Amino acid sequence: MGKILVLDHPLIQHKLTFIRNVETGTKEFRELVDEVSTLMAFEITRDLPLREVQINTPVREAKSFVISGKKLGVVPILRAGLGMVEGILKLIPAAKVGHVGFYRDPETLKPVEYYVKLPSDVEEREFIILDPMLATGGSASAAIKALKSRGAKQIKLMCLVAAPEGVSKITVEHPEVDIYLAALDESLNEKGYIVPGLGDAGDRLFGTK
Ligand SMILES: O=P(O)(O)OC[C@H]1O[C@H](OP(=O)(O)OP(=O)(O)O)[C@H](O)[C@@H]1O
Ligand SMILES: O=c1cc[nH]c(=O)[nH]1
Ligand SMILES: [Mg+2]
Repeated sequence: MGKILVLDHPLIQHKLTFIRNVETGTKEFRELVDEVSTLMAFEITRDLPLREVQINTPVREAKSFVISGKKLGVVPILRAGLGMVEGILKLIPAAKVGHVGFYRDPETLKPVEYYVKLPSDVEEREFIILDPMLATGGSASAAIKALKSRGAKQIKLMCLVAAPEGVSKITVEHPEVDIYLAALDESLNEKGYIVPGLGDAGDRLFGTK
């Protein structure tokens, strides 16, 4: 069974307050999503394997540690996931970046796939799928399926805000996937928006509304 981690670090919770606030404009929203993504990346990389190396400090020889060559891939779900990419790459700059495009049909709330491009060595990488919003879970579940069908074996999901319905869908359909969140909210409304949520993440990031 995968983990469900709500990252309750004070810096994340503080910044999330301003992300949620309806008064926050596009520029600030984008900066805050970037910053929270970096803070979350700190936790999502906690289990990276280390290897011991021998070095010389200015004082003496010492044993120390470096990350031991795990291949990582970051995969934003277009569009809104794009806002999280740079924040993650600040901590893991060597990660490759794939893209999956899904939009949610406003009537049926079902995800519609329109783009998939992944690194060629899919089977050797651990992937972190990025999307600020996990609402019904349809888009994230479809994105995980898209990666699995192309050979991905290790997948984590990182979202800012989730509804219980979305978390349940992922844990039922992809029980091995660890889920990292900044907040687990109360519910979904009749239009499939997370309550209290933060509104439409894509529109707030890109200023399209
Ligand atoms: O869990 P779900 O019910 O599938 O909803 C979540 C999805 O909806 C939003 O994308 P949207 O369809 O608005 O596309 P956009 O990012 O291009 O705005 C959001 O960024 C997620 O991808
Ligand atoms: O609350 C929600 C639900 C889906 N997509 C969003 O951007 N926000
Ligand atoms: Mg949107």
